[in-house]
Parts: sequence; C-alpha cells; structure tokens
Amino acid sequence: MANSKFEYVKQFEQPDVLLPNTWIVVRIDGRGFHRFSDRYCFQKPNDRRALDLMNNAAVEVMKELPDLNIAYGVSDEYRKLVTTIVSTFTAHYIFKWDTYFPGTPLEPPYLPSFDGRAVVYPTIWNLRDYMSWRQVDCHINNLYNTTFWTMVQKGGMSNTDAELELKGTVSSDKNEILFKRFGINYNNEPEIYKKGSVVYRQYQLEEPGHRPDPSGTQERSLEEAETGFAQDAKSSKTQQEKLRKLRRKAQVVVDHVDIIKDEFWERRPWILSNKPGKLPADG
Ligand SMILES: Nc1nc2c(ncn2[C@@H]2O[C@H](COP(=O)(O)OP(=O)(O)OP(=O)(O)O)[C@@H](O)[C@H]2O)c(=O)[nH]1
Ligand SMILES: [Mg+2]
Ligand SMILES: [Mg+2]
Repeated sequence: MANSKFEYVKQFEQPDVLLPNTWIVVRIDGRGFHRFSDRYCFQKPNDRRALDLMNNAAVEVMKELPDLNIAYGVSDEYRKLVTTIVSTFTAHYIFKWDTYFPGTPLEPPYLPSFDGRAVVYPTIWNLRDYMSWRQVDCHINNLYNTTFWTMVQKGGMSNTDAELELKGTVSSDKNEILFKRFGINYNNEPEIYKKGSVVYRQYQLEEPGHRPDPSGTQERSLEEAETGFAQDAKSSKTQQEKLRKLRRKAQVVVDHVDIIKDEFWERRPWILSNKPGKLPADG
C-alpha cells in the first residue's frame, strides 16, 4: 500500500508522546460498572470474587508487560501505552471471568470494558501522593459503603433513609453506628476492602514485607535488578534486555497494606528507586 493516494490520512495521526523522565500512571476504570455489577449480582458493598478477578487481571498485565514500570524505560507513545495496558487487562478479565464467577456466563450487551488514561507525574512525591490519594479514596468509600449496606441489610433500613442518616457524618460517626448498632468493629473488616490492593514485583522469595536476606543469591538478584532499574541514558540494549528478563522472572504479588506511610516504599526500594535502600532525594 506504500505511496497510494490514500496514504495522506496517516498525517492525521498526531504525535502523542509522553514526557520522558516522568512517572507514568495508567489509570484503569471499569466502564459502566454500576450497571455491570448489578447485572451479575456482585455482593454489596464488596464482592471478593470481583476484586480478586480485577487483581488477577492486574497481575497478568504486570507479568505480560515487564517494562510496565515505564518511568525507568524509554518514553513511549501515549496511545500505545494506554491501549496496550487496557486491552491486555480487559482480555485477562474476560478470560478469567468464569473462574471467579462460575455458572454466571457473560452475555452481551453486558460485557465488561474499561477506560484508561495516562497521567505523568514529574516527581516521586507526586507519584506517592497519587497513590495516597487513591488509598484515602478507598478508605472513605469503603467506610461509607460498609456502613450504608449494613444499615440496609442488617438494619432493615431503606436506601433513602440510610443515605439521609449518613449525610454529613464524619468517620467517627460511621464507626460508632457500625459498633454500637451492629457490633461491627470497622478495624476488623478485611484488609483488602479497607486498603485496596497494590500489585508489585517481589525479588526475594520471602513473604512480602520482609527485608531481603543480606547474604545469599536472592539478595544478589535484587541488587542486579536495582542496578538494572537505573534509568541510564547510556544503558545498552543488552542491559535493558537483562533487566526485562529479571523483571519477567520476578514474582508479581498482591498486597493489602498501607501505601501512604514511608514504610511500604522503604521496605521495597526497588519500586521507586534506582539506588538500593533509599528514596532518591527529588524534593
Ligand atoms: N456490588 C458491588 N459493586 C461494585 C463493586 N465494585 C465496584 N462496584 C460498582 O462499580 C461502580 C464503580 O463506580 P464508577 O467507576 O464511579 O462508576 P461506573 O458505573 O463504572 O461508571 P463510569 O466509570 O463512569 O463508566 C460502583 O459505584 C459500584 O456500583 C463490588 O465489589 N460490589
Ligand atoms: Mg471507578
Ligand atoms: Mg467505572
């Protein structure tokens, strides 16, 4: 098709390049999931199967795209990045649907789809704040939803009455409603609901959250990985290939922990840092 008279249409493709040397967040969100979750009778307020399915799709995306931590890689096209990640996520979500919802086949027009957008953050602290923002959102929504659905399901209230009573309440009010009226201690609710899920690569074989063994092969591979993560303009093709291999071999884990405090990041310096053991001083 080269040089055909139709080829001029290619010029309509606008350059769509993301700023290099930044932290790129691709945010994925279920399209029309309010209706979708009703159609397939997701449990309210949290359906463990639905969350596990989302997490599984996220893990598969991480496994399939080893350089997904694009901030360390070469700058990529916005469309290419977003469309690849979102379509890979959707593919796995549909592929695994039956495992998590056996006997509930997906039927058109109620098929899951997702939107995706890329946002670039210039500093680690912007990125950390983005993650914190999402986790705070998770906490606020979950406390509200847990209280709301407890009042409806256990308290026999109508949706409207529960909504009305919760209007203008603060966290402590909701904690009190849960505890005094229903004997529920919010602190004892499952971590996955309270904290959400964080998916990352684990380079040692111990349980997530443990410091790497200072002597041993696992530590060596961690160090290798961190060296590879350094975003070095001069980093050769072979070095990049080596890094990809390491990332491919790494275990992708799902955790439900605080990502607002420093501890999570300090214990896993390879996620954000190109220097082992500490956050780069970037402001
Ligand atoms: N019952 C139930 N519903 C869920 C669960 N997770 C997500 N949802 C539903 O999914 C919705 C997601 O909210 P939004 O992303 O804001 O809304 P949306 O309907 O997906 O609309 P758009 O994102 O604008 O397309 C929630 O409001 C819930 O209705 C779950 O575990 N259980
Ligand atoms: Mg949403
Ligand atoms: Mg949505």
